[in-house]
Amino acid sequence: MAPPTLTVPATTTASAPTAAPGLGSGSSSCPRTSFLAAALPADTLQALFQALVFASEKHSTQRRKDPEQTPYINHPIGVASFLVEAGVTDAVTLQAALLHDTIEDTDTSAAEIQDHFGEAVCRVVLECTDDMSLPADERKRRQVLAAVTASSQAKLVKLADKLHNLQDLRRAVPVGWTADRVQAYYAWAKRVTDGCTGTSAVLEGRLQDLFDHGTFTWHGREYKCLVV
Ligand SMILES: Nc1nc2c(ncn2[C@@H]2O[C@H](COP(=O)(O)OP(=O)(O)O)[C@@H](OP(=O)(O)OP(=O)(O)O)[C@H]2O)c(=O)[nH]1
Repeated sequence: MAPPTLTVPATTTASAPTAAPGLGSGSSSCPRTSFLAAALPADTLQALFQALVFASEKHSTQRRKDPEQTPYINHPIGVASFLVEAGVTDAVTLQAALLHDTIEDTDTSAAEIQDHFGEAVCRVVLECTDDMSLPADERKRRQVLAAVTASSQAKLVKLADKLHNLQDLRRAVPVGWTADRVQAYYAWAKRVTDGCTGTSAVLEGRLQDLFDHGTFTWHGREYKCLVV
């Protein structure tokens, strides 16, 4: 039997691609198939896979905070996937999306990112990196401030990062979080992403839809997002 043919569309589309069987739908935190569905140039795809291999090795022992403890790498993949769906083809932005938590959450240094992926990617990753020596409240305050003056590449990653975390909250609330804490995350994510507006109509529209209509389930009861 002849091998299946991989059809690549001629143009990048802002609409969500259909997930392959077993990879889940848009409401899941599972890796999606947009890297294959989007018409990215071969050199961009190669750059993306380099970043994906690096990030997957760095995050290999980490899990998300949801009850299923899904693999942490699902998050950076989801962030990059949302950017591709929004029509972003810039290799620096997409690599930075895949790498955005490596310095913050693993033993990766900025020098390592610079050596492997260059100065431009390293700069965007650093713009998306919290100083983990600070208390959580201060880190959150700084994220709100930093979003306003961030580069457009970092703003795109920040929009997709918050979109993925908010969408993931609809799927499952992290272990130990109360309903109030979920509401507080929605409210804080709104403040951060308000600083990133004018960067991607697709991502901003998807975020606004969550702020307007977002729901989550906590201890068997459905709650509405209270962000106004
Ligand atoms: N929704 C959700 N979030 C999870 C999950 N597992 C880990 N997280 C991470 O938890 C962070 C939010 O937790 P908080 O308690 O509010 O923040 P903190 O750890 O920095 O104090 C998010 O990071 P962030 O600061 O918003 O961004 P980033 O670290 O992803 O860049 C998110 O990435 C999960 O299962 N669901």
